[in-house]
Amino acid sequence: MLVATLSKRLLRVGQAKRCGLSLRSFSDAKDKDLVLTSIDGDTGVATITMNQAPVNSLSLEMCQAITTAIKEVESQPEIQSLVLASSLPGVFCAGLDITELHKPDEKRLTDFWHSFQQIYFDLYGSRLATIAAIAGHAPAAGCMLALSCDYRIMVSGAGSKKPSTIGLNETKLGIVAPSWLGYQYIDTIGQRQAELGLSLGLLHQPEQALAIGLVDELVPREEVLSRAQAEAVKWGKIPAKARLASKMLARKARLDHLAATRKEDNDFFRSFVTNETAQKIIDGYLQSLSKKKS
Ligand SMILES: CCCCCCCC/C=C\CC(=O)SCCNC(=O)CCNC(=O)[C@H](O)C(C)(C)COP(=O)(O)OP(=O)(O)OC[C@H]1O[C@@H](n2cnc3c(N)ncnc32)[C@H](O)[C@@H]1OP(=O)(O)O
Repeated sequence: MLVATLSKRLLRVGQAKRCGLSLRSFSDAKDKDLVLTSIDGDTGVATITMNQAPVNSLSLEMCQAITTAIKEVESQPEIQSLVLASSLPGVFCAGLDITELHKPDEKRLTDFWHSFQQIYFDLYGSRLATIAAIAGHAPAAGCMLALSCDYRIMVSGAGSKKPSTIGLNETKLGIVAPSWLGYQYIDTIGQRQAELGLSLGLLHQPEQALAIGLVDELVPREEVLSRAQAEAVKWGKIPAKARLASKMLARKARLDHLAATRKEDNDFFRSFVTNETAQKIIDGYLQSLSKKKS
């Protein structure tokens, strides 16, 4: 019953229903599309699926595509809830695209961080109820995408030889999560667990993530998406204004703070990343990622 469509050609639910499109999929969704958006014509739940093989890493273009997709869904008043998912079997999102940080062009680096900040504004501050369907690894900025949602459903690790992991592992890489991301962590899992996780750069297996409140539910792999969509239906039925006001009670001060310090944050990021020591770390990390493969 899904209406699959490119994010640029998102259909209004009413239109889709009138055209009978909820019964068929568009065939022009191409592999090169970084993000796919679909709407369930019956429930009005939108699903944004990250589709950037091999690992959905957040390049400048990927960040922009996510923001565009969120804005397109938000512009449709009949839609109240959104699922964020991945089309890749073992990865939700591998975090920032490290190649963006390696020997960067300063203008592109500035735009890149700006577009990453923008996802925080658009997803963490969304009027929509947002559910993360985490059917794979979600390190660092991948974890940030999940933290920016209202509810997190992760694939269970039970019986898996190589369970997926989630967390802010920046410290292990020798870099530091920005304060706004650190506060998302603290606000979600509490001061002590966040201190431990941030200091040690911990990546949590699903059962640990559930135990510390980093995710809200674990389900078998094949159920992650359908369970997230069912949860989105539930959230979409809560009176929208009251739900948004409650969300903003918890998040507005954080969002306002980054809005007020956005340029400063970007300047700090740029000087941090372009520093010689950081470049050595990034270079080494990129090599270790490709060595892992060989
Ligand atoms: C204000 C201060 C600012 C300071 C800056 C701090 C910014 C802080 C915010 C966020 C930080 C980040 O997000 S950094 C990114 C952190 N991410 C990771 O550490 C994850 C790295 N990747 C993995 O661990 C694994 O790839 C995986 C577990 C996600 C998946 O494993 P799998 O075995 O399925 O895949 P491979 O490892 O073989 O990878 C396939 C392919 O993808 C490349 N790859 C992986 N991750 C990234 C990435 N994040 N960016 C770019 N490229 C990535 C990997 O090298 C392989 O490439 P090749 O096939 O070409 O070898």
